Amino acid sequence: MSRRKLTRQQRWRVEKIQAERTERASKKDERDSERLDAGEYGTERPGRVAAHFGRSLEVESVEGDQIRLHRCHLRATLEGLVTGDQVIWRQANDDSGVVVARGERHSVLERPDVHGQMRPVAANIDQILIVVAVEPEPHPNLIDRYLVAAESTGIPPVLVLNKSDLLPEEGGELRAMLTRYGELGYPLIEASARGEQGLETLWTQLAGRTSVFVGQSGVGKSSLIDRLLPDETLRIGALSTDTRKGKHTTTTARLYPLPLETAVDGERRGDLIDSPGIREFGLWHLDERELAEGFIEFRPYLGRCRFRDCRHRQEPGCALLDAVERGEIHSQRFASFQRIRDDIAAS
Ligand SMILES: Nc1nc2c(ncn2[C@@H]2O[C@H](COP(=O)(O)OP(=O)(O)OP(=O)(O)O)[C@@H](O)[C@H]2O)c(=O)[nH]1
Ligand SMILES: [Zn+2]
Repeated sequence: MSRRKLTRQQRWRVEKIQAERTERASKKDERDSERLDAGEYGTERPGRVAAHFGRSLEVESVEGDQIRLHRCHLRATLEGLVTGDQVIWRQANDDSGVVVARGERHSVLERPDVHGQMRPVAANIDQILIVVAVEPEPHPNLIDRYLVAAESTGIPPVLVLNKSDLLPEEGGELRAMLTRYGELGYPLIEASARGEQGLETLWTQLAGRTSVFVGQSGVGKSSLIDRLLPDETLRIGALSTDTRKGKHTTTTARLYPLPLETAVDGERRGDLIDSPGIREFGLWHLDERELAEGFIEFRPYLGRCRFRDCRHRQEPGCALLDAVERGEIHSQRFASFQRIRDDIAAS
């Protein structure tokens, strides 16, 4: 569609609508402060953002073994909350409420918006589960891209090899390749969404933590998530779908509680944050510095090349090339680094 200029009348209408909106929002906020002052809201309670729609939120609150969702709105002073944020909220006479404060974030997952600006999409994630599968066969470059993107967030990645039911008896090349990542210190879980293989290990990994599943299409993320989420969660989801009136339902990230058994020592249970945008995590532009830093075994050598602006191609005195030569850095990881860097340079 060609972008034509708005006529004066259209512009006037748009401005009028925006002004009305702003006024409505500020009036609502005044009313809320009055209600807060008048004590119409209950005491301050902790909660967590389960989903986010404009200035309206779903807040998860844990009440004993129960998890309840409350439709809340934000005080005008609060902005930029995302799914996974810890909040302080107060309940109204009904099930709804108002969010009055946001807690510190220990991690943020970002993705580029339409202008290429990085924007937060979820907060307080404890681990990124990078799902690969026997089929479609993962390219080492792709795994490395995911790992670099994860390293740049500071959120620990875990590799999950799904469809292990399709692995050849002796494990084949794929297992050998993945073992290398194990040697670098990345946890590796072999699982199958069909059958029970590896699911126990996966449960243990998920317990007490907030996780996201990422990975290329067809590796079985949906299948794994379906296995993990209890019916109860789907019910909570269904309930909120009705109240959401179909707005932004497909793109917003949502927090899903895992079964009670994933609570460690009776503390908080594990949960998942999922959305189409999160699943595409890491498949965007990386910069060169992030790239080298994201290969964790390169870190001790960075800044040690003879030339400060070393590109690690064939410069003499290159600390990385020397480390590859001595076998301290695996040649395949180094090849992967070069390949991704060349892609970046070409883009
Ligand atoms: N043999 C086998 N097949 C699996 C397993 N997990 C998933 N599949 C199949 O793999 C295909 C893709 O699974 P999905 O769960 O849709 O994959 P996805 O990663 O969610 O894909 P996108 O939605 O495109 O991102 C489906 O046909 C699944 O039935 C598994 O552990 N073993
Ligand atoms: Zn170098």
